[in-house]
Amino acid sequence: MAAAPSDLRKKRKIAVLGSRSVGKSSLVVRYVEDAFVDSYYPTIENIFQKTITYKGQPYDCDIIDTAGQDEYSILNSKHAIGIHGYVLVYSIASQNSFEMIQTVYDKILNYTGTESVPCVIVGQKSDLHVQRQVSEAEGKELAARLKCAWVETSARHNANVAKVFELMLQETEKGSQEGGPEPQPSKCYIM
Ligand SMILES: Nc1nc2c(ncn2[C@@H]2O[C@H](COP(=O)(O)OP(=O)(O)OP(=O)(O)O)[C@@H](O)[C@H]2O)c(=O)[nH]1
Repeated sequence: MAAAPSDLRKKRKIAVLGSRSVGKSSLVVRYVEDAFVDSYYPTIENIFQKTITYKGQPYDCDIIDTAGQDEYSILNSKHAIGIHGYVLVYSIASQNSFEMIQTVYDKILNYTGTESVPCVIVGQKSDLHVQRQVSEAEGKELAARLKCAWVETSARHNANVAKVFELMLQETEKGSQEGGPEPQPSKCYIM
């Protein structure tokens, strides 16, 4: 069967959020370019494009790598409107970054006025065993409470990186069966 022309292909926008320096850029760069850099360059914003095949269907994805958030940062409208799903990243070596996941999640719900959004919670830097501050059980418990998917990854060792984006599409496509309605991206609730 011939591949669908790219303008007919399904398009999805995924935003990657979380505290500074948890490894958001490293995760995305590992996935899209299969590279890892040790040095740290704070991100302003980067958009990566990748076609992801999920259940035999290609999805043209924009993956938006954002600047890190903290409790005081206001959600950028670009990261809250027109987004199909969120990758929320913490570092397993930072309790503070783990606590930020709930804060960022609440901000997304507040901004979009929805009760839930498709999310994958990612415990990054799983190779840092000695520095671990967040257990797997804590990660799973938070994900169950927020009804999100969850996975631990290491961009450094390329562990579970592709799994993040597979889970992301699993979450965004949950409601849409064959021939069913397209999942709606987030809208702005507060005017
Ligand atoms: N050990 C280890 N270090 C990592 C991993 N991923 C990223 N790092 C390191 O963590 C630092 C921050 O990584 P970035 O990918 O720039 O983090 P970020 O979340 O995009 O940072 P901001 O742009 O400030 O939000 C860098 O020094 C990376 O080399 C990982 O899986 N394991």
